[in-house]
Amino acid sequence: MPDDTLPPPPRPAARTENGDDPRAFLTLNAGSSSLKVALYGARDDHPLVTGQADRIGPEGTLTLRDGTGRALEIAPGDLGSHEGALACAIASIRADLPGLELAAIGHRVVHGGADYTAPVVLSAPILDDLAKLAPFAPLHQPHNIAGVRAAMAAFPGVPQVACFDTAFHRGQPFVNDTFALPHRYYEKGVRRYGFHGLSYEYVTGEVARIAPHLMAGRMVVAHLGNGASMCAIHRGRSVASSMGFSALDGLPMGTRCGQLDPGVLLYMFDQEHLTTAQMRQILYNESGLLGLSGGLSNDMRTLEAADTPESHRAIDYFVFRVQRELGAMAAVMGGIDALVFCGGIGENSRVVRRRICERLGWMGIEIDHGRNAQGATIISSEFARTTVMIVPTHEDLVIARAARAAVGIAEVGITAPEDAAPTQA
Ligand SMILES: Nc1ncnc2c1ncn2[C@@H]1O[C@H](COP(=O)(O)OP(=O)(O)O)[C@@H](O)[C@H]1O
Ligand SMILES: CC(=O)OP(=O)(O)O
Ligand SMILES: [Mg+2]
Repeated sequence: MPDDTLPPPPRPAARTENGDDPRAFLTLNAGSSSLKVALYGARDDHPLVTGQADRIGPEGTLTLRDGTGRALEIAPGDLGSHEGALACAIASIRADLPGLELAAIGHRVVHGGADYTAPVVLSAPILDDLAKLAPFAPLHQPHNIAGVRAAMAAFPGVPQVACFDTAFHRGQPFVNDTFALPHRYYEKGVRRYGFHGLSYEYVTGEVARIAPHLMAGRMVVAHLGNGASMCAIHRGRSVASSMGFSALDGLPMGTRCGQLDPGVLLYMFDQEHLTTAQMRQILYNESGLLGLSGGLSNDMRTLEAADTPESHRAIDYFVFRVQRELGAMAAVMGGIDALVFCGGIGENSRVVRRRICERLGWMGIEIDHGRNAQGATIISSEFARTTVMIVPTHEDLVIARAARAAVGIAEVGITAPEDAAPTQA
């Protein structure tokens, strides 16, 4: 794929009599059993609608809210499949916003492989190409692709844009991109891709807006949600990330193990004779906070409230691994000027933030406990050398901006289908 990215020609803006631009942009983030949706207008960064379908299947639910938090009435529909959930969400949104003109749809696609370094307008060959990356992200990519296919079927002719979690990290130096395996694995695509790039892109943009002087320096962003990773960002560019080849690596997560000695996999395989399906189930769904807490919960809120030896075990390990990764990332950049928290835990848990920042005075990290408790934007104490911030992340807004770019509204570099060459899977 060439480096120069060409936005497609702009479509003339349709305008209503009162001067409002009626074009709307839908964003989709399809998981295994959930579908997150958001609807944005042509320019405003506040969503018109946000919502989520959960437990897609016989017991599926759908919730939608407008920008003021009002719950939308849900149209009757089938929440048994991603296609059904999407149709139901759109029907509900249309009933609430009758003038809606859907101009483009943006998708979170977790894996863009080695070559997709920017959002791309999707075509059938590109989609086939992206589907080949499913073995690299088996718990995310197939659902992302299914979401795209459902949207293409429902809205033929509406541009569909894929935004990649890996793209933000593609410029990392070789030493952060590789494993010390025989080099043929690197050539096959066994690389440290890194994920959560849409979140890092959004947060970096916010830091540039709120505290522009920090952009010249060394920043670590900790995306601590149900999935969790950290990224070292030097002068605005990703130079290291805790997630590697898969969304399993690095920090412990809600149910994923994080960094693991590969010898443990050999033990499970050779000594316990587990199948790969059983191992996958353990590593992705039974580990992390859930596993450490003896099955108590994958949710930090529940663990904090429990106050039991099991919950302490899980929180202690989580905090320890974040601190350890922070030290490694500061070392990679030769120091640290800013630490930024985001994601459900990073944005909401003052306890976890406080505990992570404890004993990091040697890195210039010292938080103001009052500001931390309030969840202020800047929580470092006045004279601390390192700025510590909380920046709520909005991956869907990054996707909406790329969708706008597909119709010539925003200034995001995107790749038109004719420029995107198939990658090697
Ligand atoms: N008030 C809170 N206090 C502590 N942890 C929280 C709070 N709210 C959310 N969380 C944590 O954030 C997680 C969800 O994070 P989020 O980034 O929204 O996840 P996802 O990856 O599903 O987008 C929850 O599972 C929970 O562990
Ligand atoms: C890549 C990844 O881990 O995504 P999520 O946090 O949405 O599970
Ligand atoms: Mg997430």
